[in-house]
Amino acid sequence: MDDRALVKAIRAIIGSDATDDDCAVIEDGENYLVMSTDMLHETTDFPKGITDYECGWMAAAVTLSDVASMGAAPIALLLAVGVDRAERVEEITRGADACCRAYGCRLMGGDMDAHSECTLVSSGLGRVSRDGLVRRRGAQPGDVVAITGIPGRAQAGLDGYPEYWKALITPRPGVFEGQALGRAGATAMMDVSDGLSISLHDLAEASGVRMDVDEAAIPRPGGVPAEDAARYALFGGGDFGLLFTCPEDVFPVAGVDATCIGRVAEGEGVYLDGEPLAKAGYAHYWE
Ligand SMILES: Nc1ncnc2c1ncn2[C@@H]1O[C@H](COP(=O)(O)OP(=O)(O)O)[C@@H](O)[C@H]1O
Ligand SMILES: Cc1ncc(C[n+]2csc(CCOP(=O)(O)OP(=O)(O)O)c2C)c(N)n1
Ligand SMILES: [Mg+2]
Ligand SMILES: [Mg+2]
Ligand SMILES: [Mg+2]
Repeated sequence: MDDRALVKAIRAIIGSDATDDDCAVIEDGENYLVMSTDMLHETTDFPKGITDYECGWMAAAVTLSDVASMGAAPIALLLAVGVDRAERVEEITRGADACCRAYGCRLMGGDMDAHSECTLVSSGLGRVSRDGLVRRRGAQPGDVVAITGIPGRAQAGLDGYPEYWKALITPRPGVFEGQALGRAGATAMMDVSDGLSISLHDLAEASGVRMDVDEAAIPRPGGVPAEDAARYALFGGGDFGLLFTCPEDVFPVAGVDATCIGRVAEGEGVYLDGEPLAKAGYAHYWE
């Protein structure tokens, strides 16, 4: 059993509206509020050699990225810290606070407990105007499929390429880009935290469309053997670029460095150069 299968089971209990997007969406007068919570822990998320400061940064960044992927501006973050040694708490807090401040957000509280495995749970709140909200479900046939950034860098860092270590441990959420894309008229969006391929499938499924992707158009990490670079770019997790769709005449969006990698079509599934693309990426598993 993996986490995507479990989300389907949870969806049957609490509904599609609560589980279809990177954030929950709450009506608030002229605006929407968006909320996300994310758990990171030592075994699956914190690579050997990462500092406590960087763990805090990563926890904040993962949640700010979910807020950004809705087109929203982050307002506040709470951080719950489960940790084996009390002296780790301050550096973790410094890292999370620095990430929040870098993106116009504030760390405004949290919780803590003694815990054998370092576990960080960050919860974020954001705000977006009615026009600016972007969900995963709005992709239309004929739209452009595009991504910001270069997917596969975090996986390259994890596999020992030192030039990508920083990309792995201090990821940069697309807070500015998400809002610009929302205002410009992106029709569907999510972050690629679990990998590009699996995210393409998520976006296509949520929108009820087919996506055709051109492999040669996908940016990939340089300085890595070609086969590995292609695999990292498609299936590696831990990058926080935004995957979005928009009408052709909207692309490119001023100030947003993005690459067109394909097209939305009627139908279902994700195709790479005409062949079905495996729905694989970063996942959490249970026996
Ligand atoms: N335990 C849970 N209870 C309720 N909803 C959940 C739970 N876990 C995940 N979800 C929801 O399922 C969707 C997908 O989750 P996830 O893959 O964690 O998204 P993301 O990668 O954007 O954080 C999100 O809308 C999330 O809020
Ligand atoms: C051992 C290890 N593998 C991969 C990564 C890269 N990484 C950081 S966060 C993340 C994915 C996001 O984590 P998840 O708990 O799935 O958050 P969500 O998808 O819910 O946003 C990944 C793959 C990592 N930091 N460490
Ligand atoms: Mg997400
Ligand atoms: Mg998340
Ligand atoms: Mg996930």
